[in-house]
Amino acid sequence: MSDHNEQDSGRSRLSLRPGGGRLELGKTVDAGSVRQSFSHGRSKVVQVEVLKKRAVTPSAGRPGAAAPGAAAPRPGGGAAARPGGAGRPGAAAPGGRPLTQAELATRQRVLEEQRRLEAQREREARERQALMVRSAAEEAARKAEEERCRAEEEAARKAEEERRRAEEEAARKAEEERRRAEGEAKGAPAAAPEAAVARAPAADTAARPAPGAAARPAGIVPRRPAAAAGAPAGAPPGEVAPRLTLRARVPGEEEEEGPRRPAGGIRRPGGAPGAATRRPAPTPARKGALLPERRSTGRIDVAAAVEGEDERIRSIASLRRQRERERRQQELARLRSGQERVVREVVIPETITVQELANRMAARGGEVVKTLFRMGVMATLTQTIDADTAELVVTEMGHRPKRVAESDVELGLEGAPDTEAELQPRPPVVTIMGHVDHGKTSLLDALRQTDVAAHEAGGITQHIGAYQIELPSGGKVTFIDTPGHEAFTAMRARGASVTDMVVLVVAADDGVMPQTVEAIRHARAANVPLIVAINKIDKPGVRPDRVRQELLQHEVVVESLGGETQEVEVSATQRINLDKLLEAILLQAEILDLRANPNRPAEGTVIESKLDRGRGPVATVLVQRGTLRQGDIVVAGTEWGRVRAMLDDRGRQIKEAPPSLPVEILGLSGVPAAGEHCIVVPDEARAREISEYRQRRAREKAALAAGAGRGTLNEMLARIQAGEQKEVAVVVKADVQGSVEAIVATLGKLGNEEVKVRVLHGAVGQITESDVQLAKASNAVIVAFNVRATAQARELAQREGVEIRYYSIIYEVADDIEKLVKGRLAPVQREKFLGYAQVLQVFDVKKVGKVAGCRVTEGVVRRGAGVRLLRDGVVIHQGELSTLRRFKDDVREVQNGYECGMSFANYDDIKVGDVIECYETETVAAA
Ligand SMILES: Nc1nc2c(ncn2[C@@H]2O[C@H](COP(=O)(O)OP(=O)(O)OP(=O)(O)O)[C@@H](O)[C@H]2O)c(=O)[nH]1
Repeated sequence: MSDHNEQDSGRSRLSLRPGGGRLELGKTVDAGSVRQSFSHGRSKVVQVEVLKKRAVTPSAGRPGAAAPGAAAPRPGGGAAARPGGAGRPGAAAPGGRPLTQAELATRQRVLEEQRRLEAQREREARERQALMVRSAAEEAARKAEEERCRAEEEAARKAEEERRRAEEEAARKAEEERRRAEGEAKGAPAAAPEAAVARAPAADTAARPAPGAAARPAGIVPRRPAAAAGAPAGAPPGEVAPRLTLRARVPGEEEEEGPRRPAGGIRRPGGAPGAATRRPAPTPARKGALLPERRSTGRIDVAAAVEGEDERIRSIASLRRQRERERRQQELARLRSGQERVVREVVIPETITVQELANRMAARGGEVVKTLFRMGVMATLTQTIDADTAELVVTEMGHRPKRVAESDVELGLEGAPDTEAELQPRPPVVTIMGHVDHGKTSLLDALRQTDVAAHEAGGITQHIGAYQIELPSGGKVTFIDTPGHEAFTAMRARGASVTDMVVLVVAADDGVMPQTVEAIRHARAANVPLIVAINKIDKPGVRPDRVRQELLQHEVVVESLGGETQEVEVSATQRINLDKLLEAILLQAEILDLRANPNRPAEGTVIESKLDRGRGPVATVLVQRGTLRQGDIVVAGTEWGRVRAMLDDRGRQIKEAPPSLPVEILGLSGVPAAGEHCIVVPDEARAREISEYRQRRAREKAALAAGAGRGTLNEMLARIQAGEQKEVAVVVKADVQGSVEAIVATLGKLGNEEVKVRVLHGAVGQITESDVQLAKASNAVIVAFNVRATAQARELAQREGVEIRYYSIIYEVADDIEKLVKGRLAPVQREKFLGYAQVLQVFDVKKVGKVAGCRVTEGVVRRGAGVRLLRDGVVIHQGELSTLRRFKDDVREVQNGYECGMSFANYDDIKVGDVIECYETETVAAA
C-alpha cells in the first residue's frame, strides 16, 4: 500500500486575517487528498483537512507591536507615523521639523481612536470565532448522528453482502465439483482437468477478499501479476484491500477495476482451457448504478461503497430530521410573514371524513392527508377516520381537539320536567286487552257506539286503533284497541307502555286463556292497574265466577273476592253495564291523579303508522304532554316533518291536540316505526340533524345485526347449496307498520332445528321490482299482506319464478309459512325390514373369505342391502352384504325358505347358529 499526498491549493475558507486587521477570504485550511493504493490496482483517495491553529493576538496588548492599521502604507511614510513612535518625543513632521504640541496631541488622539477601533474589531472577531466553533460542534454532532445511522445501514448491508457472497461461493464450488466429476467420468483430455483446477482458485480469489496469490495452490498460474492487476508497485505481495474499497469512486481509476472481476470468465459454462486467464469484462450494472453520481463529489463514502447495486434507503432518523427541518422552516416562514397562528377548537365526533376534519381546522385537505400519511395512515379526502386518529391529527396540526359523541345531538331534546303548578288534569288512556274473540272490539265499539268490527277482514282487529270518547258526564277517556291475536304480542306490549290502565276483557264462556295471561304480564310489566271486564254475560249458562277463580291463579284478586282489582260484568253486544265499566275507569283515573302540562311543546308516542296512497306517510300519535299544533316541526323516530294536517279519530281536521288525544298527523318525511317517540323541535335544522343521526344509527345497527347473524348473502346461499343450512327466506310487505311487525314476530316463532325462517325485509307499501330482486337473490317468498305488486314487479316475479303470496288475515300467513317450513324439511331416512336368514354352515372360500350357508327364514334377503349379524339376539356386526349366491350363481334376492350363500363386506366372524337380519333404508318426506 502506498500513500500519495496531493495538496489542494485551491481550498480556502472564510477567515480572519489578524495581520490584515479585517475580514477577508484567506486560507485557514490546508486541504489535500491522500491516495491509497492497494494490490490488484485498487486504490482510494481520502480527503485530508488540516485546520490551522488560529492565533488571534490582540496587537494593542503587545508593546511595540505595529497596529494593523499602521501597517498600511502611509502617504507620507516615515517613522513618525508608526504607532510605536507615536508618543515618542522628538517625532518629526513631514518636513523634518519637530511636531508642535497641538499636532502631537492630535496625533495622540487619532492613534488612540485607532487602537479603540482595532480592539473592537478584535472583539468582534473573537465572537465570530466562538460562533463558528459552536456551529462546528453542532455540525459535528449532526454528522455523528448521520454517521451512526449510516453505520447501522452499512452493517446490515455488509451482512447481506456476506450472505450473498457465501451463497455464490457455495454454488460455484458445487458447480466446479460437478464439472470435475463430469470431466473425470468422460476421460477428458489431460489439459482439461488442469484448466478446471486453474479456474477454481482464480474464482476463489475473485470471490474472496482474502489474499489471492498467496492462497493459490502450487502449480497454478496466476491470472495476472499483482502489478498488472492494479496493485501499486512495491505493494507487499498478497496484501489486498478489502473488497469494498475497490470501488472508490476516483476519476481515472475506473478502468483499473476491471481485472478484479473475474467472475464472468470463471462462470463461462464448459470453459475451455485458458478461459480462466481471459480478462473478463467489467459488469456494467455494478459499475453504472452508483459511480457517475458519486464521482462528482470525489469523496469516499464507505457506506456508499458497500451498498453495491442496491438503492440507498434513507434511515428513519434522517427522515425525521428532514421533517423537523421542514417544520422549522415553515414556522420561520410564518414568523417572517408576521402571521398569527390561529388555534381552533375542533369538534371531533365519533367518526369524521378527512375533508370534514380539514374544513373544521380551516386547513387544506392535502395537509391533513399528508399529516395522516406521516402518522402511517393512508386516507383519501372522502375516507372516514375514527375519533382517536382525528384527535391526533388535530393535535399535530396545532389545534385543540374537542371530542363529542354523536348522540350529543339528542341532548336537551326533551324539555325540562314540569312543575306542580303547570300540571293540569288529563283524560286517562286505557288499553283494551284480552284473548282472541273475547270481545275487545265489540266492547270498544259499544263504548264508541260505532261499528268497527263489521269492516274487519277475517273478523279480527288488524291494527292498533286509538279513540277518545266523551262521556255524558263531560269526562273523556282515550282507548287503545290492541288486537287479541297472538301475533300482536309486540303491539300489545307497546300499547301497555303508553297506557294508564288496562281493561282486561275475559269472555265469561271461555275463561282465562293464554293471551289473557299474557295481557296480565304486560300490564304488570308496565306497572299499570287492571280492570277486569267479564264479557258475554248475556250468553246463557255462563259462569262469571269461574273467571274470577281462574284469575286468582294468576294473582289477580278481584274486589268481590277481597282484592284490589275492579271487575265489571258486561255484555258488549247487549250493552250491559257499560256505564259501570266507564265509572270504574274514571275511578281508577282519579286514584292515579293523571295530570300533564298542556302549555309546552308536545311530546307523544307513535301508536300506528302507514303510507297512505294519497296522503303520504301518516302516523297516529298519542300526545302525552304539551299541545301538538298544526305547523309544528316534529321528529318521530328516524323521521321528521312539519305537521301539515291533524285529524282526530273520526277523521275531522283539528288545529290543536292536547294531552291524551290520539291524532293522525300528516307531513312526515317517512313512515316512523310504531312505538317511536314523537317530539316537537324548535327548527328544521335540529329536526334534520336528529333524524339523520338516528337513521345512521339504525343503518349501523341493521348492518351489525346482519353481519353478526349470518354473514353475507352469498355465504348464506353457499351454505344452503352445500346443505349445511336450510332456511325459508321471506320478504314481508304490508299495508301498515303494525302488520309488518306482527307478521315478522309470528314468522320468527316458526322454524325448527333444521329449517329456519328468516325475514329478509319487512316494509310498508306495494311490492316493487327491488323486492322481487331481493327475493330472487335469496330464493325467498314474498308475503304480501293487504298490498299488491306493481305490474312490473308482477312481471318480473313471473319471469324469475319468485313466489308472491297474498294474504288479508294474519294467521293464514303463519299457517302457510309453517307448511312451507315443513315442505322444506330434510327427508328422513327410514329403515325397512326385509328378512331373516339362519346360518347353517360356514365355508372358507379362497379370495372371498368366510361364506355363510344360510336358509332364509323370513321375508327376503337382497344383495346390496344392509345386514346385521345377530348372535343370541345381540347385534354383533352391521354392514353390507357383499355376495349373495344360490349354488354357484350370483343372485339379486332370495326368497323365504330357500338356501343361499352369503358373505359380508369386510367381515368374517360368522358362526353357525347366527341370524342375519336384512334391511333397506328408504327416504321419506318429513312429517
Ligand atoms: N254474545 C255475545 N257475543 C259477543 C259479545 N262480545 C263480543 N261478542 C262476539 O264475539 C266475537 C268476537 O268479538 P270481537 O270484538 O271481534 O273480539 P276481539 O277480541 O276484538 O277479537 P280479535 O279482534 O280477533 O282479537 C264476535 O262475533 C262478537 O259478536 C258479547 O258481549 N256477547
